[in-house]
Amino acid sequence: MQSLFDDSIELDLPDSDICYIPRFLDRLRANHFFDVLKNNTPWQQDNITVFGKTYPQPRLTALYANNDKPYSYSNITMHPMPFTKELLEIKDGLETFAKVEFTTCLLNRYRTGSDSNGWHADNEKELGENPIIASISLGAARFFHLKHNTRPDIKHKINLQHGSLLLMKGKTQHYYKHQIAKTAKAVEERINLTFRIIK
Ligand SMILES: O=C(O)CCC(=O)C(=O)O
Ligand SMILES: [Fe+2]
Repeated sequence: MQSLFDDSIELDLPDSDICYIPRFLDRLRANHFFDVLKNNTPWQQDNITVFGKTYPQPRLTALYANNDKPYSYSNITMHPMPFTKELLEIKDGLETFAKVEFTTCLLNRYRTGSDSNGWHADNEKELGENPIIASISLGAARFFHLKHNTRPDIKHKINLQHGSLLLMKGKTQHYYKHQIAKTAKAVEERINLTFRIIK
């Protein structure tokens, strides 16, 4: 049987372990998850403090987990809600594919091209030494930029499409930062789900 995972792409970037599966979810399932998550998630917009200045985060977020472990980044501490049926369905598929068990999912909602996620690494200590991050994209495609911390010549961008999976693991977070930049183009909404392990 032909599997949609056949077109899994290993990124050829030194000091990283990143794999992109453009059609991880088929279009109908991706459409369904986008609609349900958009409408049924209690989206929040926290204030972040960077270099002593406080302003609203340029996107909406929500945190889910199968334990009560909070997740903290950029001076924000989020407390999780229990997983919904749809998130558990996606999580099951990811766990079969990635052969790990995720505890936590951070949702990001980018309402327009002005919403963004600045340069960062997912290297908070609660994620452990070599975090595995499984990132599902739904809705409008947005560019995901990667840059090496010490080799300015090494950078890459991927247009994360509806229903895709980006899997980052190994030493990736030690050597790279990533971002979703603002864009002046008219873009529709996008929802991103990053499944993580917080024990
Ligand atoms: O929206 C994305 O694709 C990236 C999200 C991300 O980097 C994060 O939540 O840590
Ligand atoms: Fe991230």
